[in-house]
Amino acid sequence: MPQRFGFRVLKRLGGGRFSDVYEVGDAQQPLSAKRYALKVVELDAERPPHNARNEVSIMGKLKIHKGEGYSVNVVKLLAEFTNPMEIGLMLPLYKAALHDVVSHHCRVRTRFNLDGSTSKVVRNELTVDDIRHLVVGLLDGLAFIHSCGIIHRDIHPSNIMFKDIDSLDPVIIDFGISYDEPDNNGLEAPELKFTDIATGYYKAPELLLSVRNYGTGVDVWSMAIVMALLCSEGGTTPFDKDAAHSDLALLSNIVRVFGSPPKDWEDCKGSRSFAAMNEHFFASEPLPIDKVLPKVATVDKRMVKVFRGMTKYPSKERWSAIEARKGLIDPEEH
Ligand SMILES: Nc1ncnc2c1ncn2[C@@H]1O[C@H](COP(=O)(O)OP(=O)(O)OP(=O)(O)O)[C@@H](O)[C@H]1O
Repeated sequence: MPQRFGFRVLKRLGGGRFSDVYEVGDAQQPLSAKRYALKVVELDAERPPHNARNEVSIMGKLKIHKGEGYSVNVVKLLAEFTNPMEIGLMLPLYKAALHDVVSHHCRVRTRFNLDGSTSKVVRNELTVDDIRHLVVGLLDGLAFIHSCGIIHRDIHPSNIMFKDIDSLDPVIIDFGISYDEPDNNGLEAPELKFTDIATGYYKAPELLLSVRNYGTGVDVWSMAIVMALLCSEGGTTPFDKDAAHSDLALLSNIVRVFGSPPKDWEDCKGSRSFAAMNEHFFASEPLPIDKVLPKVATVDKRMVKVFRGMTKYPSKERWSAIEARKGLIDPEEH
């Protein structure tokens, strides 16, 4: 069996452009012994904002954070290994990602159409209590990350893992492109951050307009879109398929769902694209909330209020993860 950093490699779990993640066991122990995930990053292949050394440094910072103690909703770095070519991060092993858990709670049935054809209808059967539990866990994790001065910058369903498919206790993973305030350990000035961050539907609108001095609000927006997925009838976001691959399509989808941004949107004051957008786009009203969060719109007013707070266009008005969490568990806060 192949080995990496002295561990027995059992299978490849996933990976991105710059990394491979393996399920591994201790080479000195029997196969039945405890298993881990080992993320191996080839240093020469990396391109900014990916930076494995920074990822290790950020995960170390999370670990020594004294505050209220480590969040159970954030992955912990168990050990790190280096050689001249690669870095290895040893992590707890998770068995399912958010999409797996949502699919596990979805039922698929066949609909017979009037024209004789059939189509598949997916029904999300997560209960409101399940959704609330998931969202509180996610916001706990995000609030902890932000309280350590870290912007995650890639919150999306594949970076949310679970111990197993039946679990509803989410864990946020992947600090590969995260930002350590105030200047990302000398890698990026605060007013000149990379905007090529986040994934598909989960990109905040200011990133699509090339705002570079963004803050933790980009993660809050991404988390709100995760919430929309959890609160949907079919386990999907409210955006069209094209929006996953095109910034322009995503911006137009965001305007369709959330309405036009305010004309005096401070974050985008200097943006020529935003000025052009104001001039040439038709003003759009937000979609009714029961179209955006169908599973909770009429039954959980707090969740709706929190979602609205998390999706405010101006970053100064957008709720923080802590405010959002309080808004969910303590109705007196807002
Ligand atoms: N601790 C873990 N347990 C199980 N699987 C994991 C774990 N960490 C990562 N993975 C799997 O490997 C994939 C890639 O991991 P990660 O996101 O950390 O790497 P990455 O290089 O940043 O990838 P990407 O560029 O796709 O974000 C995850 O989406 C997940 O499927």
